[in-house]
Amino acid sequence: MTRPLTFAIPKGRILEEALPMLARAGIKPEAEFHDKKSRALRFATNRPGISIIRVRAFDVATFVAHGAAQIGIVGSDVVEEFDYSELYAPVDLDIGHCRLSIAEPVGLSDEDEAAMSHVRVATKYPHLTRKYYEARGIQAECVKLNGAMELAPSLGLSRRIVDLVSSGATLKANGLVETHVIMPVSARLIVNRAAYKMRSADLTPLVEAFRKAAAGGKDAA
Ligand SMILES: Nc1ncnc2c1ncn2[C@@H]1O[C@H](COP(=O)(O)OP(=O)(O)OP(=O)(O)O)[C@@H](O)[C@H]1O
Ligand SMILES: O=P(O)(O)OC[C@H]1O[C@H](OP(=O)(O)OP(=O)(O)O)[C@H](O)[C@@H]1O
Repeated sequence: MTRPLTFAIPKGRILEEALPMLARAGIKPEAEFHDKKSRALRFATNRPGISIIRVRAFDVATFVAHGAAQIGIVGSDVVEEFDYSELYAPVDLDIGHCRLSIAEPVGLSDEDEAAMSHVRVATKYPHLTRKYYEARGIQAECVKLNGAMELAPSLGLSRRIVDLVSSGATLKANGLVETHVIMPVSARLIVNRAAYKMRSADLTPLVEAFRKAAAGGKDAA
């Protein structure tokens, strides 16, 4: 008997938009998934061959890249930050829209990039930050934070931050202004490449179901 597929989904803010997408693709988690008091991390679904794990956004990519989960949903920010060769991201789900941007305190006019050789940046995205600056001949010294990056400039940790921006409210509330967009972000369906080959009979129809679910969402909009 083949092992059930494990589907990894992030417990953060993508979850709310991901659940209707899963439902459109024919997957519904068991009732316990919605019980806020439950400490369970793995859940059965209406599909006997598919179970769901709920993990942190960055860990979705790690579980799927290592084949511990075969399929998952995660932001393109995470896919690009890790750049795992084992991850295949076949469907843009058109949810979780935001952008990865550079920000700095209001009133500190942005230095001319052409004159800079080194920057210090607080971020959860050191790989993408270094890559962005490297392409401009600037060496980025990254201070890794896991959240609340917006505090870094006022507390003297770094002048700049690289973080996700959506409405811009968090930057505004913390006296910061967006100076450059590094990349637009949306959530992707990700699949482990080896599993995709070895379990293509299970995974190909699932990928197609998500492709249709994402296109259906657009039609409905
Ligand atoms: N402001 C936002 N608007 C839209 N999408 C966002 C926003 N912030 C984050 N996202 C998307 O949601 C994903 C998860 O973000 P979030 O920081 O909420 O996750 P999380 O699970 O709480 O992370 P962790 O627990 O690892 O800190 C991000 O990788 C990004 O793709
Ligand atoms: O532009 P806005 O609409 O204000 O959204 C941006 C905020 O959203 C994300 O944080 P989140 O709320 O997910 O919390 P986190 O800092 O714990 O990651 C991101 O890290 C920003 O702080």
